[in-house]
Amino acid sequence: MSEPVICLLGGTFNPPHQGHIKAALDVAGEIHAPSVGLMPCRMPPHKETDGVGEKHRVEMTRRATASHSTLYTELAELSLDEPSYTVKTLQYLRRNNHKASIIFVMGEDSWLSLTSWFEWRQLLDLAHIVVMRRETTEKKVPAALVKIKSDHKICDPAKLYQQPAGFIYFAETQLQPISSSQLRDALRQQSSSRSSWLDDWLQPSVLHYIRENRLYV
Ligand SMILES: Nc1ncnc2c1ncn2[C@@H]1O[C@H](COP(=O)(O)OP(=O)(O)OP(=O)(O)O)[C@@H](O)[C@H]1O
Ligand SMILES: O=C(O)c1ccc[n+]([C@@H]2O[C@H](COP(=O)([O-])O)[C@@H](O)[C@H]2O)c1
Repeated sequence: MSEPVICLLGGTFNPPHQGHIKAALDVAGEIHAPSVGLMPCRMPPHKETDGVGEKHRVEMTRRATASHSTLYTELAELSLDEPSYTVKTLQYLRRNNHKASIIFVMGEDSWLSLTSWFEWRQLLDLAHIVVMRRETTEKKVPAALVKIKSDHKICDPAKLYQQPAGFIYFAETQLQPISSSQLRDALRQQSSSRSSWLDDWLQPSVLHYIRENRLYV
């Protein structure tokens, strides 16, 4: 019998946008993951949340994933300590899933910041990493990252299911030119000229929730 697979896209999701959704769906298709969990962090280690607490970010993520059968909202980090260090989350998941392939998905901006993550060298002992394409202004790649890339990179995603952890796969996901910060800025401006752009990038139920709760005003 094949081992279980846990595939997660961790994020602040403040708010979750179609860039997250489309990229996660692309990844699922490309690596043949049965599902991808969008996992809102309780408190991001390197970001402010502008006072938007986990309750709102989780509810928006639930709404953003609701209409996609391949996606779900993973609540594992809500019961863990703050800040939400990924190594701690993966240790927690690994305790109950010894043999599962655990796949942690991230955008290229997160990948390029990896050497600043808490105990980052342990990440590949606990999970595989799958990197999604994303435009980033960061041009410098730390030498330590170049090294782990050359030691762990695979070109065939089927390998992600042959061992529980330890590989890095660069997915050919379509670029999604959007960020939560751009959306927060646009929502604050409340400009009517941006309303169709907001509709393009935010699901109606998420936008409705933002308005109802007067978030990002
Ligand atoms: N447009 C996108 N394309 C690909 N990956 C993305 C995109 N937006 C976010 N991600 C990835 O999803 C994960 C969670 O991102 P996050 O919730 O912080 O959104 P964000 O848009 O980067 O937020 P912010 O603008 O507030 O920094 C990160 O690994 C990030 O790299
Ligand atoms: O563990 C860390 O030090 C760490 C540092 C930055 C980000 N992360 C995780 O990376 C994911 C994306 O984070 P963010 O800040 O881009 O929303 C989310 O799951 C964070 O908990 C983790």
